[in-house]
Amino acid sequence: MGCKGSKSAGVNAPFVAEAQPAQPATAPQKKGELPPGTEVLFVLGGPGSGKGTQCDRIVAKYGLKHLSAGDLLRDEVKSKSALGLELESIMKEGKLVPQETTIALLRKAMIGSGCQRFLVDGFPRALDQAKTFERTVCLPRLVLFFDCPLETMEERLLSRGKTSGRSDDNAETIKKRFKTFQEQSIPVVDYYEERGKVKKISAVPPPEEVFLEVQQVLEGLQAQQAGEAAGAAQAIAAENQTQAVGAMQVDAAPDTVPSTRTTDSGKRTTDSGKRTTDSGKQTTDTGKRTTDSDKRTTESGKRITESGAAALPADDATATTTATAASPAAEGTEGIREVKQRPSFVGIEDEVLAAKIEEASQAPTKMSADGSRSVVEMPADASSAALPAAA
Ligand SMILES: Nc1ncnc2c1ncn2[C@@H]1O[C@H](COP(=O)(O)OP(=O)(O)O)[C@@H](O)[C@H]1O
Ligand SMILES: Nc1ccn([C@@H]2O[C@H](COP(=O)(O)OP(=O)(O)O)[C@@H](O)[C@H]2O)c(=O)n1
Repeated sequence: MGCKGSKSAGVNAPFVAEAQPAQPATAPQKKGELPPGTEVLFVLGGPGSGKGTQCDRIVAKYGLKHLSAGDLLRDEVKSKSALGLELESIMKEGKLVPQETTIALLRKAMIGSGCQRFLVDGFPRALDQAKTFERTVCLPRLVLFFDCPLETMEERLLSRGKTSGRSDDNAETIKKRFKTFQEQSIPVVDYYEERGKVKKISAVPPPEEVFLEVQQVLEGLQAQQAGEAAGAAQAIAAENQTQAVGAMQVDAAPDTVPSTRTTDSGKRTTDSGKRTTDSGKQTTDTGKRTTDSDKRTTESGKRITESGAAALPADDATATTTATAASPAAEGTEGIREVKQRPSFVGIEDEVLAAKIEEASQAPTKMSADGSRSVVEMPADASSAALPAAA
């Protein structure tokens, strides 16, 4: 389900809301770039735990764009490109495809969808994937983890293998996939658990029961977002009021200004003291100040909404930059507040890697032989350099 041409959900649309289809980006998207405020929910779980099954239900109920890392990789295999052949041999071995390739495919699909809110399924499967995605795309809003015993997953995969046509749904490859899952993917769950982002759901009950749990989690997220939005609106309103009262007090101030006139900083009192010698100028200054204040409030509100990062828990501080938005009108402490900004390529250590991913994710598409699908052409260095020799 795509976003292009869909009706917009509005700037303040929550990350999850009952809506179909997946909602388009609400802020202008520059060509070849992700829209501002891009948000993702990661869906993790062992092979065969039921990620895809639950994603289908989530997509049917909530307006999110579903991207399965495994499906994107299999599409590439089906294209029979040189890259596809290399991917196939890695997947048959139950190993992980190098992160540059997977992230480039995801990023390209995200940009091309025109959507802003994504359900990313089967990714990240290793710590390096998680950290690079955070640096080059965005932080996840939440991580859903479908918890399932290996024996149950094995039964499901063997059963799926009867009809899936997947070259990795066989007993031998399943064992290797489980090893990869335990050694490389479980640390990702631990990483996000330490950051308070993981919602663990038992994947053992039948799909409809598992989905009841999923809905509870997503509705909890919805409620949390509503609370955050209300809190942000309240903070803005309170700030507005402070500014308005400050402006009124300046307007109403007698020619001699008592030292206790306002709670404002000494600087503003000094300013006002200067103004009392010229009350006409004072009115003008005050009028201007009120306008500045209104403008600032709008800007602050926009910043909070657009970044989507104001709602991030404090533990995200390591991965976000904190900007101090000082009021142009009131330079006292009441005019200062902190706004978290989501980094895009900010503070990136491995710029070469980021450049590779960006380049690969913006590579031109071409139609496959049957004319039905588009194919990513990876730049030579991003594919061959990234991929180990076929096992
Ligand atoms: N809760 C469940 N109970 C029983 N079978 C399930 C459940 N969820 C998924 N399945 C089945 O298990 C297999 C693997 O599910 P799938 O969603 O493809 O897993 P994943 O995407 O995690 O590999 C599929 O055949 C699916 O129909
Ligand atoms: N982030 C990812 C996701 C999948 N993959 C590869 O794609 C295969 C299939 O992944 P999948 O998510 O479609 O399937 P499940 O193993 O979860 O059923 C994995 O076994 C990996 O070989 C990867 O390398 N990196």
